[in-house]
Amino acid sequence: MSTGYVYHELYGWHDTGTHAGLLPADPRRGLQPHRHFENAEAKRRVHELVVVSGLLDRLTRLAPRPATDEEILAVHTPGHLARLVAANDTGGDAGDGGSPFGPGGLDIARLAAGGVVRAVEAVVDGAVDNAYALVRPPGHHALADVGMGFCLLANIAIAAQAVRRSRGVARIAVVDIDVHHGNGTQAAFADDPDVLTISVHQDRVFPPDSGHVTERGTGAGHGYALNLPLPPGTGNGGYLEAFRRVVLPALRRFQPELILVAAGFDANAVDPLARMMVTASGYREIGRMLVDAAAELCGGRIAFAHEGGYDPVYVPFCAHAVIEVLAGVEEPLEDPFAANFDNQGQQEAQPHQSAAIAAAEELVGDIG
Ligand SMILES: O=C(CCC1CCCC1)NO
Ligand SMILES: [Zn+2]
Repeated sequence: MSTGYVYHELYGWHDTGTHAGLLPADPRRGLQPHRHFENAEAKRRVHELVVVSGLLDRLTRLAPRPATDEEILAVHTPGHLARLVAANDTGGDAGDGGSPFGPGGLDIARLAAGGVVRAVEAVVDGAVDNAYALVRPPGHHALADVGMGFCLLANIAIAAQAVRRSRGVARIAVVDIDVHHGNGTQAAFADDPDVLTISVHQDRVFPPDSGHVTERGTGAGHGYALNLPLPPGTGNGGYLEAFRRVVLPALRRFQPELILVAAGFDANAVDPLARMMVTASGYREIGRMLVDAAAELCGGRIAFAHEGGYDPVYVPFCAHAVIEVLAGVEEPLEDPFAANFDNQGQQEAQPHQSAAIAAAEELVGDIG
C-alpha cells in the first residue's frame, strides 16, 4: 500500500492575522485581538504528529506545485482570481470579510490547491494507491466568484476539474466530512451528473441556511448533490449510521472512478466551531469505510484533502487516525483521550439523528 502525502511549511505561513477568532478585532465592540480560528497550529501539529509517530516513514512524500491560472479558472471566475491577485502584495480578504490572508496569501493558496491537484494526479496515475493532502488554506466553501469561510480557492473542485481535463476521469464522487456544509464543491458541480457531491455536516452551522437535505443539484445534476445535515451532539454512532445507510449506498449506486474526500475534522468532540462528538476512533472508522468503498468501487483510488478542524490538541489524533488507515497501519496510535470521549452516551445513534439520516436515505435511489 503506497500512500502519497502532501505537506509544505508554507501552509503554516498563511497569515489569517489577529481577528478576534472570527471577527476583526475592534475595541469599540469589545472585540479583543486574538489569533484567527483558522491559524496554522492545528494543521502544523497534524504534520508534526505524523513525523514524530513514524507514520511519515510509511508515506510517499509528494511535493506540491502551484495551481495554474488555467486550473483555477476552470472553477473560479476571472474576477475572483483578479481580486486575489490585486491583494496578493498587501494581503486582503477572499471576499466574505472573514477569510483574511497576508502578503503572498494567493501564492500559498495556489500551493494548497496545487497540492491537492498533485495528490489526485498521483492517485489517478497509479504513482500511489491513495493520498492525503495536508493543505492550508482550506477550500470547500469557496464559490466561483468569492471566497468564504476561510477558503480562498476551491481546492477539491480545482483538483477534480484538473484530472477530468488532463486525464479524462469522468465520474468523481466527493464526500465532505467537514462539520460545515461543503457548499462550494456542491455549487461547482450542481448541474453536473458526473460529479456526485455528498456532504455530512452539522445542521445549519455554516454557511448560514445551507446544506439542507432538499438541496439536490440543478438541471441534469438534480439528484447528484446529497446533503445529510445532522443534529448537534451527533457522535460516532450517528456518523457511522449515516455512512452505512446513506454515503456507502450512494457511492455504490454512483459507481465513481475516483473518490475525493473533503477531510475536515471539526466534528471532533472538542472543536470550537461546531457541536459534534466524533472521536479519533470514529474518524478511523469513517476513513476505513471510505477506503474500503474505494477498493470495492474504483480500484482503491481515493484522495483526501484537509479542510477544517481547529482544536490543536485533538485534531492531530483524528487526522492521524485517517492517514493510518490510508497507509494500512495495523497497530494504530492510541488516542489518549478515548477514555474521555469514546464511552459517553452520545456515542450511540439517537432517534432524532436516525430520523435525519432517514430523510437523506430516501434520496439515494435517485442516483442513476
Ligand atoms: O471550518 C470551516 C469554517 C467555519 C466557520 C466560518 C465562519 C463561521 C464558521 N468550514 O469548514
Ligand atoms: Zn469546517
